[in-house]
Amino acid sequence: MTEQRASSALRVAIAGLGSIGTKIATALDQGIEGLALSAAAVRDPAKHQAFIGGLRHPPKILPIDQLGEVADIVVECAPSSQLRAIVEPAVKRGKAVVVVSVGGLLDNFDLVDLARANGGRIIVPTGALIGLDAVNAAAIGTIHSVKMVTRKPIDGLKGAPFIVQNKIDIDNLGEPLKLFEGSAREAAKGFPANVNVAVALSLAGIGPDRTEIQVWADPTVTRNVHRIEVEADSARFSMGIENIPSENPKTGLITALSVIALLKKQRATLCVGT
Ligand SMILES: NC(=O)C1=CN([C@@H]2O[C@H](COP(=O)(O)OP(=O)(O)OC[C@H]3O[C@@H](n4cnc5c(N)ncnc54)[C@H](OP(=O)(O)O)[C@@H]3O)[C@@H](O)[C@H]2O)C=CC1
Ligand SMILES: O=C([O-])CC(=O)C(=O)O
Repeated sequence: MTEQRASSALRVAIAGLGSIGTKIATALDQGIEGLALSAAAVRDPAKHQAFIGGLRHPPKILPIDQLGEVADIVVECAPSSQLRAIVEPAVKRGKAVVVVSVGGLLDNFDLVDLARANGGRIIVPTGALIGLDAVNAAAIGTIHSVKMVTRKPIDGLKGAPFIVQNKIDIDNLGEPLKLFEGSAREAAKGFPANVNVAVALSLAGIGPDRTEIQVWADPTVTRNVHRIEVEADSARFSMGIENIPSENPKTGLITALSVIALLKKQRATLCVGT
């Protein structure tokens, strides 16, 4: 990279080096046109020393609230409990934040106003889902209904607050069990690490209160399966995706790839898809 190109590169910082963050860091380190990895934030730097040291251009390690100081785009891929601490300081500085823990946005929606007031942006990737381009387009007209059914293997659901609070035993299921049926907003409370996709779908379409979702614990599947039906005045469409779980069984492998694809578009000459 010439010095001129390096200095004009968009600086990207990553909050959280888990299943999603490490893949994004690796892609940036290997080279994405016009982008450079400037910093990362982790809970325990010692735990991540080997990974960071193995990168060709190791980023600075900073506290999560300082990432916006050294980046044009901050990528949030930490637990949703950290969302506010990551997004607030960055958008106050007028920076863009890519939010993957999108369920956490619902209780922190004032961050969108804060971003607007300061020239910042909050960008929600398609993530582990599919077809938010079509939902965005249909929402320009009138969407009548959005219905989603999520099925996950048992390991991908363990520890969800809804399951713990209702003392549901999913360890010995012989057949699929419907755990939840309701709005995307309520689902995000009960399954904060499982249905970010439903919240992203809702924000692209008719909102978290009108987007309907069922969550199933399914011992017969090995993938995180999401099926969606949209009924709109412009089109009716059905979408489905069967995600291979990553090292984190709750998280589909495609999630990190979706963010990498989004980052690539920031400086790409040819952009395909909305
Ligand atoms: N939008 C979508 O489609 C999807 C969104 N998600 C969401 O994306 C998020 C990340 O998922 P995933 O990568 O699988 O999660 P992981 O648990 O694999 O990684 C989370 C990372 O955040 C780090 N972390 C935790 N607390 C802090 C802190 N205080 N400061 C800095 N870093 C911290 C952890 O550090 P340490 O390693 O030290 O524990 C870990 O590296 C989750 O909220 C998940 O629910 C997941 C799938 C799909
Ligand atoms: O990876 C998936 O299939 C979806 C997921 O965990 C989420 O939306 O939080």
